[in-house]
Amino acid sequence: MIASSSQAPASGVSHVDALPPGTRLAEFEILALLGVGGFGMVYKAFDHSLHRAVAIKEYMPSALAGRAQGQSLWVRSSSDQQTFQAGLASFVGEARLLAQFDHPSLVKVFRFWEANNTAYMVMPLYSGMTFKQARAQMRTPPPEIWLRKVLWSVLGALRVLHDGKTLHRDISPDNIFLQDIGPPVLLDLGAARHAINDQDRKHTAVLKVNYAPIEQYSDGDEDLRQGPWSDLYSLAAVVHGCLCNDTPLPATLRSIRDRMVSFSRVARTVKRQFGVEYSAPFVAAIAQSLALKPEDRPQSIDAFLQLMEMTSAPEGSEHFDFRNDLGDIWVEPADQPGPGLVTPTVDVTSAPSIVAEMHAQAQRATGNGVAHEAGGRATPAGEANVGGDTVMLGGPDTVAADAGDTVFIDAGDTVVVDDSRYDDPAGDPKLGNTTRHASDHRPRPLEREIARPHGKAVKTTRRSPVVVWLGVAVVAVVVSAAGLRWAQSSKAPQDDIITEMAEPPAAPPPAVMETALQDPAAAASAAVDGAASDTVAAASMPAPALVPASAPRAPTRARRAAPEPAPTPIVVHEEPPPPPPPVVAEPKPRPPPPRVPSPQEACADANFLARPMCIHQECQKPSQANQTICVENRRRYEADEQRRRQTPN
Ligand SMILES: Nc1ncnc2c1ncn2[C@@H]1O[C@H](COP(=O)(O)OP(=O)(O)OP(=O)(O)O)[C@@H](O)[C@H]1O
Repeated sequence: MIASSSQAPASGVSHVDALPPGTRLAEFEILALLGVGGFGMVYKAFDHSLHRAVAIKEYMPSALAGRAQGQSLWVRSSSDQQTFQAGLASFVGEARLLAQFDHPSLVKVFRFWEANNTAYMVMPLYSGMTFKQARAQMRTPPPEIWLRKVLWSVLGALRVLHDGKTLHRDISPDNIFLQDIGPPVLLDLGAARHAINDQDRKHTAVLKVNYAPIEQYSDGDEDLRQGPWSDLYSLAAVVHGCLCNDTPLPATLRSIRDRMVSFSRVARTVKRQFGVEYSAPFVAAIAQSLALKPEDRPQSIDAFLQLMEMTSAPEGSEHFDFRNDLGDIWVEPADQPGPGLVTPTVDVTSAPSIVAEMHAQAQRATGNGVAHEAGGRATPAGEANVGGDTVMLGGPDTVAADAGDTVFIDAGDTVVVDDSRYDDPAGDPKLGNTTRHASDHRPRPLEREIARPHGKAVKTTRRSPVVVWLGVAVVAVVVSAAGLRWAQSSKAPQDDIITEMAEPPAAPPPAVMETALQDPAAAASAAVDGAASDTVAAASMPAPALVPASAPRAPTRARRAAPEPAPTPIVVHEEPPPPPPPVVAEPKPRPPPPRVPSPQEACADANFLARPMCIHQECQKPSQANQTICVENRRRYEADEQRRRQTPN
């Protein structure tokens, strides 16, 4: 649905370099800022000529340029001039290219022009939200039929591009726009992202690493050519991430050691946990498209559709009402203030050691009193630099970027894609360099508060020291017994991959509570039995000895134990036997916390291409935030940013 001016979403977005409302650009009047990407700003505007609301995208790579006086842009450093111009040419190229295509799911370009040392692209003003925003409002993964409707539209747009010998190369959850009513729309081609190139090779290629296939890092290697299969990988990664409610592992990391949980396993787990079922053809098509090697994926949109057994548009696709089709899975943003629902995350790591380490991290974070707000944790701006490999993250001037999605790769690692069969969207053969600032406000998996199905977050609370002391013995026994059991179990179900750290601490079953009164050691043992199927729940279970019911029960026991009145008048005065000493379980020493490898150690296996990304990801973990390399990189980035701001050209 294309919005009228009154229907357009209210914008709460702001940016220091944004054009203020009321600014006139030709016949258009800026009304509000709608969104900010790494390379442009999108405004809601009013077309005074045709009397309709439109969206205008302004080329504005905020890492390279700022707003001079008036509407003009100035490039911060003369050394970035060429980069800026390459991006500008590419932006115009993308506008020209998009204007040629006509598909309801491909953003339409009404008009574009260059002025003020930048360029503008006028598009329909869509009303709705991005796929990424929508996912944050779902209680569970969406059903297959819903995903098929989205896929059908996006695949249609991709087919048009591919037929025109053009690849999208930038498919991600924030580039798929779900209209309030109507087919989903692919927002842009990310041409500027791919085409900005710095002659000094200081700035670097930017990819949305969680969605980019491995061939987008390649230097035109014959085995790693880009083609329709590359866009299919990104699209399948969007679906994988959607089911997991988390970003998929970057292809570079997968290529070193593929720890990404297979899609079939994800689907099985989602079915078991949420009761949402996906058909075999659907699973097969997504799984195959996520193959690391390009040749193992479906080679065309048709091949993908065939695998998915989708021969015609799912019913109701044209008037797709994405909220309505979700039924009670959908939660209106107004009912859930903040960035969205905090929903369970399907863990995308399969290695038990990793899962255990992540559990340990989450527990340490809680133990350290790290606050986990429902809205997530702001990631500090940072830059990781190891041996010249640069990863940049976070920036003061970004409004709604996604740190987890984009990584800057140092020029030394940058590759140029030049595939003669599929053009760069802007007709620029260079794959580009640029910068993208981002602030990741999302909580990391396993550090999130996991919501109950009704969206109520369950907070993990710190116990008082007394309580902790009393509980230590029982919890230690529970944990070690459960751990032993887990270690011994070779029959663990293969699809147990959902991890919910904040599962509400269940009250122990009555039998255990009762036993706790009699014998804490026996209670611990009973708890272990009860917990054997879920070691995490066992670990977080309150110690049975702390069950409040014990207080009122004690007198009852004392009453029962009192001697009956003597039947005869002979009174024998006997000292009552001394009460047995209270059985206090010897508190076992807390096992030393597992040592967290430093970012460098954790990334020792990564090759030069994947290392910066790996280090960056390590530095996002709260436990690593104070590591020297993370602190240094943050400082370096901030200093660089300050220098850039202070240096006029
Ligand atoms: N035609 C439109 N109608 C309504 N909103 C839009 C439109 N185009 C873009 N937006 C909003 O603006 C945001 C930024 O747009 P877009 O993704 O095109 O910017 P970008 O600079 O290309 O970002 P990036 O390249 O980093 O993805 C979008 O997420 C969306 O919310």
